[in-house]
Amino acid sequence: MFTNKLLTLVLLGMKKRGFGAVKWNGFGGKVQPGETIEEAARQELQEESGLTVDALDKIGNIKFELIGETELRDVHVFRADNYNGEPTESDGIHSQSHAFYLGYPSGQMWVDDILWFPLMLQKKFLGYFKFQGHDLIIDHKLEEVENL
Ligand SMILES: Nc1nc2c([nH]c(=O)n2[C@H]2C[C@H](O)[C@@H](COP(=O)(O)OP(=O)(O)OP(=O)(O)O)O2)c(=O)[nH]1
Repeated sequence: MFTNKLLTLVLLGMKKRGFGAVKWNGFGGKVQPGETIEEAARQELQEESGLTVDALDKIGNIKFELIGETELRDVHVFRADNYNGEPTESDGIHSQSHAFYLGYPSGQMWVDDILWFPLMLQKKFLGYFKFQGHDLIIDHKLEEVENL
């Protein structure tokens, strides 16, 4: 993420396959046994975008309930304002940057993202979304918090 007075750019990648395929998203995946959540975030970022980061701030936690699935998805959101390397395409992700204030590719993102993406630039937040299928939100809560 790079910010100056005029513009904030958020790096997104289009997922090629798996859960959320053909959607633009931040980089992420499952936490493997023995990894902390932050280690997993760094690992997935590196695997999917080719980038590494020094400082990584935890800024959000969202629980997703999908009707028909017994377990909640517990998604942790991190933000980095500086990165090392150049974004590269990987097996699972096509990488490309997007101008945040010039508009999201919202038609090709998870429908909840438009509600919490604006928060991640300046706040910490907790969220809950209940989905029917992958495109319909039937309940949600979002709150700003001081600490996570
Ligand atoms: N922005 C956004 N990201 C989401 C939403 N729901 C959701 O699971 N994610 C993220 C969390 C994970 O980073 C990613 C799903 O990763 P995953 O690892 O379960 O998917 P996958 O099928 O590719 O599984 P794998 O590669 O680990 O086998 O999508 C959402 O509504 N919005």
